[in-house]
Amino acid sequence: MSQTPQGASGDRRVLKIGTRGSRLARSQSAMTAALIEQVTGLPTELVIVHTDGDDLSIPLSAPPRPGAFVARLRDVLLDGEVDIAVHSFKDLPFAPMPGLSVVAVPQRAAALDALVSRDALGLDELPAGSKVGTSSPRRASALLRYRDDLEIVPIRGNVDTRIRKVREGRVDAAVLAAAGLERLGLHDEITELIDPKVIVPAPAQGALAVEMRTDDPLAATVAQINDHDTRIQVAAERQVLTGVQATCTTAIGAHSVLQGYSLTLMADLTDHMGVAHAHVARTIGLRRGDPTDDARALGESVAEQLLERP
Ligand SMILES: NCc1[nH]cc(CCC(=O)O)c1CC(=O)O
Repeated sequence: MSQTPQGASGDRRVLKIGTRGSRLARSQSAMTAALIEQVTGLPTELVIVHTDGDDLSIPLSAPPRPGAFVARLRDVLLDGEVDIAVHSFKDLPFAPMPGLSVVAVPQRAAALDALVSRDALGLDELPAGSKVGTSSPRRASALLRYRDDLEIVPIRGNVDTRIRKVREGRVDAAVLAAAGLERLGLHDEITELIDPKVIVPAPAQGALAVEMRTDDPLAATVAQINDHDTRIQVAAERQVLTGVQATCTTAIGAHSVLQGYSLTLMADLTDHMGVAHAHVARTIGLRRGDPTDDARALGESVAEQLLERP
């Protein structure tokens, strides 16, 4: 039998990775588990955790429950039932959770939104009156700003369910995160990657947050799977959320591009009535010391600009 590698604390722990039960969550967690094993040599095990956010019996009209997808996962992490939680970073509320730290942000997958359309028509080719499925206020308001002749139809459910609604003709098209489609092997369903200026992606879309208890002696070991460039981009984008004090029903997008030491951040905010809209784009040069601070400062100033001109 092969020897179990030892952790930084010298114990022979199997790292328990808590994951939601959806196919997307399990695939993201399994990818992260494989990366942790490869980089650190520590053995891992997946533990499925049922969360409130997965409960489709709760109507869409019910009051929003901030962080429904992540709250229960965080509870079992704090309780010590699991050692690691893997979240879609865009689902994490901006407020830090006492006792927990995001120890690593692995290399990001696709950040953009994707159009999946029944007749393989692009966004510009959809006939007037086409039904486009999305329950995201950000996607809905951006779509209507670009094409006010489209009809937005709320659709919920996991990625597979939403794709099925397109195939069955309940909607003519749907907008989903490209990252989710790719992680599920559904890349071929993508009709078009949507220009990030047309629909500015959600802050941190496509990135994962690997969360552990702050006092876990293995946190520094797992932190080795961090991708520095992704972390810089996510820091800028998430700072926009903090800056505008967004909730999960705020129509806010933030998307950054890092080229060498040049970081460009674009962001988009639509007010709750869908009337006022602000779009800001700024580029800064990063210093070589701790670029994360520069990235946050950029996010902060972009947020201020967004709030200045609603
Ligand atoms: N809102 C749910 C959610 N959270 C993360 C992803 C996709 C993966 C990601 O953005 O990292 C999705 C599905 C979607 O928006 O289509």
